[in-house]
Amino acid sequence: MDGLLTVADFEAPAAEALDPVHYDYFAGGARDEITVRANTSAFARIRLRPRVLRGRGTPRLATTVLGQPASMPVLLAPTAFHRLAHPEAERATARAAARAGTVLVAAMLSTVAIEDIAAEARKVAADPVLWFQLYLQRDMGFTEAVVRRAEAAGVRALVVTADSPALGHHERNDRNGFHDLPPGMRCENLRELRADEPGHVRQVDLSPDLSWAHVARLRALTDLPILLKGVLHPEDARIAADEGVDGIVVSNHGGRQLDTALASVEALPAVVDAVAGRLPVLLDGGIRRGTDVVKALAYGACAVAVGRPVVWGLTVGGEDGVTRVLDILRDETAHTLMLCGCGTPAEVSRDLVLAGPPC
Ligand SMILES: Cc1cc2nc3c(=O)[nH]c(=O)nc-3n(C[C@H](O)[C@H](O)[C@H](O)COP(=O)(O)O)c2cc1C
Ligand SMILES: CC(C)CC(=O)C(=O)O
Repeated sequence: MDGLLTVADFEAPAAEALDPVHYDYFAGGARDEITVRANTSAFARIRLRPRVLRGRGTPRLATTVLGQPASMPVLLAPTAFHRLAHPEAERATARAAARAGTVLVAAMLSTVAIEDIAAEARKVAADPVLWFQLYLQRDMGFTEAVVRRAEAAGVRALVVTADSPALGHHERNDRNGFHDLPPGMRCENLRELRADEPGHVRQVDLSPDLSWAHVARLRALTDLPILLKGVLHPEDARIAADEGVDGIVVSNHGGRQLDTALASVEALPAVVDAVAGRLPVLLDGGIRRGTDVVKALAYGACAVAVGRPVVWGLTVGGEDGVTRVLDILRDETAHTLMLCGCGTPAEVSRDLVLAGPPC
């Protein structure tokens, strides 16, 4: 990994190492991929307006999210199918996250079972923080079975993906004929939950019938904190707060669902204002630099999450690759905080950012 200095540096060697069909699955997005590109270009349009001479010393990045500790305000977003990237799959990702002391949001469609992900994290940290991403299923019995499994594995929050009433339309996958895992790989959390279903992606029911009523039913069946992922509209954020949701992840699914949806950082300020401190707000989509992390904090996110950078790190170097990606983001975030005159993530305020034409 010598010579890989930035998060972006990991994509080319990952593309080189991956089967091109799998690279397209990881890198791609919906339709013309306009939102994929918007997520990163929107950060470039936001300018930082630093403070000087505040004597804040070396920044301390440790924070809490939903009262749970994280060594930095950068989490690992849920991404499916890590076995396509590396033979150690989510096991390696779990160890890297635990070693970094930050939160891994394990995907429901992981290729390693949640119990094994948790066990792996515990090999390297006494009390790792693991959350579980859930696609709510209309069959609430099935939803409950998945939730009970995650609870028993020790996860500390559920992240319900709300932006997927249907599968995003990825034309790269259509061209490549990629619609399910290759033989020998499965969605391990889905195996044998309902009869003897084998863990195929097509078992997952992404439905436009899902509504707030399903969230209420989930709320009734678990005491775990529930975050809603994929919120872009401030009115939905307000409803989420009223419905007893515990946190919001502003996200457009990395541009993989609705193409031409606004960039997640563009959606952030209105969502933060709508919930008015009633809920913590997180953001994912397009985070590639420490400056992106600080810009999201400035608009009011308490933390951010990264998706593709983790996959590229995993592909290139397994656990060490993910560790390196997280270290780069940690170092860049600390350096940015320092240059902005901030000593902690909590000190980053909205007056430090100006939106406008690209620099
Ligand atoms: C390959 C891949 C798989 C993903 N799988 C899931 C998933 O199973 N569930 C989910 O809620 N989001 C999923 N996402 C979306 C991420 O959680 C996150 O919203 C997005 O990757 C953030 O954008 P970034 O990749 O620019 O960091 C996936 C994203 C990618 C790139
Ligand atoms: C198989 C998909 C539903 C997983 C996902 O959320 C994604 O690839 O973005």
